[in-house]
Amino acid sequence: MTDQEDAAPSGNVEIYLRVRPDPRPSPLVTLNQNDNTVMWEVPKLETGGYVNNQREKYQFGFNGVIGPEAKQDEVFERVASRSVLGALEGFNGTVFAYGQTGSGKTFTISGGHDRYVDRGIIPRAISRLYSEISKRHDATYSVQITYVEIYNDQGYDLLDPDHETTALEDLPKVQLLEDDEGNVTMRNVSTHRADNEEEALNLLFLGDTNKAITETPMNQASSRSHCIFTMQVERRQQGSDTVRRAKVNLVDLAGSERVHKMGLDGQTLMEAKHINLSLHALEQVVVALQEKAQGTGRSHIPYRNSTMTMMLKDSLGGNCRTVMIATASPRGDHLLEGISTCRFAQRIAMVTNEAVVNEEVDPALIIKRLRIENRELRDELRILRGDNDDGREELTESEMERLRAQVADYCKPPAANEEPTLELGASMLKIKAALRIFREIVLQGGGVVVGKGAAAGEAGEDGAWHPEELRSEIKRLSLVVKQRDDEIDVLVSMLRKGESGEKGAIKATEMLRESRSRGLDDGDGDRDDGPAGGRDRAKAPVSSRGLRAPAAENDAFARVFANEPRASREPDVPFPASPGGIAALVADRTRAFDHFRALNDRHAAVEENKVVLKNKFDDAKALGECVTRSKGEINRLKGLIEEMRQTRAATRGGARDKRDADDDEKRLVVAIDAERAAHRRAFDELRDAKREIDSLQKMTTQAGARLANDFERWFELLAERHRELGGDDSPPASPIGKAIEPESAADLSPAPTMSPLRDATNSPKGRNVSAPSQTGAPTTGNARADADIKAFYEARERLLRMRRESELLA
Ligand SMILES: Nc1ncnc2c1ncn2[C@@H]1O[C@H](COP(=O)(O)OP(=O)(O)OP(=O)(O)O)[C@@H](O)[C@H]1O
Repeated sequence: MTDQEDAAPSGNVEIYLRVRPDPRPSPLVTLNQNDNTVMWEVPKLETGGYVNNQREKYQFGFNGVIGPEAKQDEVFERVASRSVLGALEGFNGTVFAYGQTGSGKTFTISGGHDRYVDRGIIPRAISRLYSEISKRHDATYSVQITYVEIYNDQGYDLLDPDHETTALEDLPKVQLLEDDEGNVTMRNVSTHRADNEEEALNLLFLGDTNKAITETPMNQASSRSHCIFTMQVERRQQGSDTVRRAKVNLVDLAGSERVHKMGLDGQTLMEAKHINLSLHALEQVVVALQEKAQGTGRSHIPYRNSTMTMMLKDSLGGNCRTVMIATASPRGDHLLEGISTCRFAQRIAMVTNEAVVNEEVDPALIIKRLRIENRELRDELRILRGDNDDGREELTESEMERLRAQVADYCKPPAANEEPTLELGASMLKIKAALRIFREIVLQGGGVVVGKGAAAGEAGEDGAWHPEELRSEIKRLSLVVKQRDDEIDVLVSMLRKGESGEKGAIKATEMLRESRSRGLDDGDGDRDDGPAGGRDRAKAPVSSRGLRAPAAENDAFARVFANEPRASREPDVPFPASPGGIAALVADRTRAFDHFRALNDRHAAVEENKVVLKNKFDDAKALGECVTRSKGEINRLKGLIEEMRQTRAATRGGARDKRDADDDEKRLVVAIDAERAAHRRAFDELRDAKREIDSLQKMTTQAGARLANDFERWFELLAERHRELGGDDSPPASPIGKAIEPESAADLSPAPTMSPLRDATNSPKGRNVSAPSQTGAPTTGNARADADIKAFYEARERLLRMRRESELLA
């Protein structure tokens, strides 16, 4: 039987299904990515005591079905890029992930921590937003960021700059207010301006760090809270009185499983109930919206039933483009959760939103414009009346100086949100003098910059020639290119020396150790902030801009690691099999680190990032060379034009010579234009590459520091194990006889069945290991452990024999 639910969902809210990879996917889940459907088959329940082989089939349709093989960049492009770009036009956008615990919501929204390719929607949205802004010259944009966590129905500000955070209660509690028109605003939440990608990523990192620090030991395995990362974008167009404001919410909801399935108690039960309540409130909102749309239900939508639905009010049935990404696991024991997630998605797809451009007239801009108009009218009036300059015939020397400075300012590229103005008042003397100054500037430009359509030179976007602007732009670009070249050189040489990745990790270990021994307070960004002191939100936002982020970042690392729960005493990288092997590692940290990283997944991620980073450096270097080459070529062509002009001025040719010269010059101008376009392209690409390199480096540093931290914890456990085995600081003789040589390579490789062996050595029986058996393996008295130990020793013998044989052959 097929229970076919709406195969092609309609409505404004788009729904996508992402099924995560799994080593044992159930054959009962079938994805059809061509028609964007998924089919779940569930065995019918046994009835009447006999096995029923029939299956229920449930099929669901989506706007997109994304399979386990999909990479993060594809998911971002399909699911979120439209919402991000829409914000630049003034449309609100929300992307939220919904699904059971472990189905990949956090992986989709935030991404994996270690691998660059695993970056999720939030970091990619940040990159895309700033990359797009840098390409748009028609308007100026500003971006403000908030990051809120909702735990047990209470919102907390994850970007609070004012408190040392060790527990969630330390963070400011967010208050929600609703005005008469139903608009919800947040109180007691900090909003941070981020002028570039790096600053935005620093904020994201700070929020994620606070989130990690405040996780309770019980909820660490899965997120039991909802997180909303919001970017508010403001766009002001030059010459316009209006301003567009839009926000993008990127939401990671808590797991959607049901309490009764989880078998929880105590605090975890309370958390689960709150999650259920808020997800239930979400469902109620969706159902009410559905009924309202069909004209069959109540008109009241119960947004107020939970903090999460209040905060997402606009995204559900309001002014917003909303996308839901339903995440599911293809495992056989998760079929029912998958079906329930898909059912919810179908309901969400019925919700219709009405996204409109959020544009409003800015009174401040109107007042400013009217004031200027007024002044200009008054000036015109005075000129017309001849009521100016008090009968003087010349400006004084100091008036001329001031005027020169004014004109020079007027010719500079305007700052963000500024339109250049030249205030000359009603003085004909000043107007004429200003014209003379402009002429001087143009002539000082060597006759190259003379106007659009003229023989040679570079035109501004508006077709007018601004030599000062051009010169300062060239100077600025040269500086930027030089700076980039220097940075790239430094980074390439760092790579050559292998200082990123594991060496960086060792450095980070040192940094962490130092920071810990200083008592963690030392590196506090708050206190090192200088005059702003890091306590004043307006003056010192948490970002690299205010010198705060790097310190805050290191501090944050130290705090995360210092607070990281130590619940697990199981090493995630296996110890060497023998006490001798353990002792050898305890005595030599470098060797221990080599052993650790060789078997650690995170190391593989760092290595992978290093390769990507190296490729990006190569790309950036090639682009840098392209930019320099184009610049050189432009200068050469300009020089040719100049030469031609001088030759022409020195020799008087006939009309034909003049025509030929004009043609030559035109060809050179066309060549300059082409080269300028190439220069701009390469420059834009270089800037993007630089941005990617920055965030990749940050990620590699973070992964390196995490690796270092993992190693620290692992090393502590190793030392503990060593002590349990009766070892002291010097490597002890093997307590289990001659079977194991401490220096043997096999000692440093993981035992195939580590845990039984560890259980054996950990147990009282294990410590009183008896004499080696025939294979040289110790026995413990525990039949299962002894069998494992024996199997291990036999496998080890085989390996050693093979190695000896291959050495003999060699
Ligand atoms: N598409 C994927 N590709 C690779 N790994 C994934 C994918 N989806 C999830 N994972 C991995 O599965 C694990 C659980 O994923 P994640 O933490 O994103 O689940 P979640 O739905 O957010 O769970 P919770 O509700 O508990 O927060 C993580 O280790 C994550 O890296």
